Amino acid sequence: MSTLYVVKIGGNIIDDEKKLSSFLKDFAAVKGQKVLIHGGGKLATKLAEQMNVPQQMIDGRRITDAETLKIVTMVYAGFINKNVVAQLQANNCNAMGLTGADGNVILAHKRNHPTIDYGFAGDVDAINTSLLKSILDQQIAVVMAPITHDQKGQLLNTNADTIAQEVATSLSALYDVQLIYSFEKSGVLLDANDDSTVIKAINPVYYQQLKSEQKIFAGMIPKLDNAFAALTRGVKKVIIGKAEQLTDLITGNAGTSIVHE
Ligand SMILES: Nc1ncnc2c1ncn2[C@@H]1O[C@H](COP(=O)(O)OP(=O)(O)O)[C@@H](O)[C@H]1O
Ligand SMILES: CC(=O)N[C@@H](CCC(=O)OP(=O)(O)O)C(=O)O
Repeated sequence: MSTLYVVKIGGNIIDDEKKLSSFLKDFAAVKGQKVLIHGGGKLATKLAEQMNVPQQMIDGRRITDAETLKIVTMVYAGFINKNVVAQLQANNCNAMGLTGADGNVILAHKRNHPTIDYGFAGDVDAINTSLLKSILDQQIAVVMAPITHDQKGQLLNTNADTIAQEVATSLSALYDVQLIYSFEKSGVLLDANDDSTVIKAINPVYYQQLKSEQKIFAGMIPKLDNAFAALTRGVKKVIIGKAEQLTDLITGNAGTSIVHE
């Protein structure tokens, strides 16, 4: 099987023009088939607040009311997705930007929770792997926005770390998938405020320990839950690390490796 790189890029990089442009140059240079999943939560929050639409996150998930859904669709599926695609084209990397509704690529359902109403937040049901493969086989990189749909006309907002995991997992039947979560820090850190404290490898037992000591918290929890899920569900390699070090993350020379044992 050939290798497929599934790379997630976090919201703090998306929001930094210089870092984003440098990251996209590196991503464009990655040889072989590749998928880029972007977030953009930071920009969506900023815009919503400017529009006086209050925002609330629970366990790394945005409570998505009707107004917020309009904003996140405009921000993720519109501005960010198309800007990323255009910049990849400028770096001689042919790319196609999609939401889950395009080509029925990601089917989801409205999140059903016994006590919390997440609004129009979606949980993934199915990925159209054959369509993704047919695009990738034409040497076109796929750029996914974190917007899905329920096939009844309803768009849904889905956490981008989860989309990366679901896309990586489903394509692991067809490719040797390497999943890379890239963001603004050097990896999973022993001290979240000290970039020199990168943990080289983390297994489920160590993860539980660091979580109970509150050394791992907030957005890093869903990221690691997704990272372990990907590994369990067939993804060959999962790395978390700094967006500026994409090449080193791919070669295993930087970041945190997620391991079974
Ligand atoms: N041990 C840790 N190491 C690194 N980051 C951590 C850790 N614990 C919590 N975090 C927080 O997790 C955040 C990353 O999660 P999130 O903001 O969801 O990522 P993304 O930018 O990919 O959307 C970091 O900005 C950091 O504040
Ligand atoms: C339902 C839900 O939480 N969706 C996320 C999608 C964007 C995202 O995940 O962006 P980052 O990767 O930049 O955090 C949100 O709206 O924040």
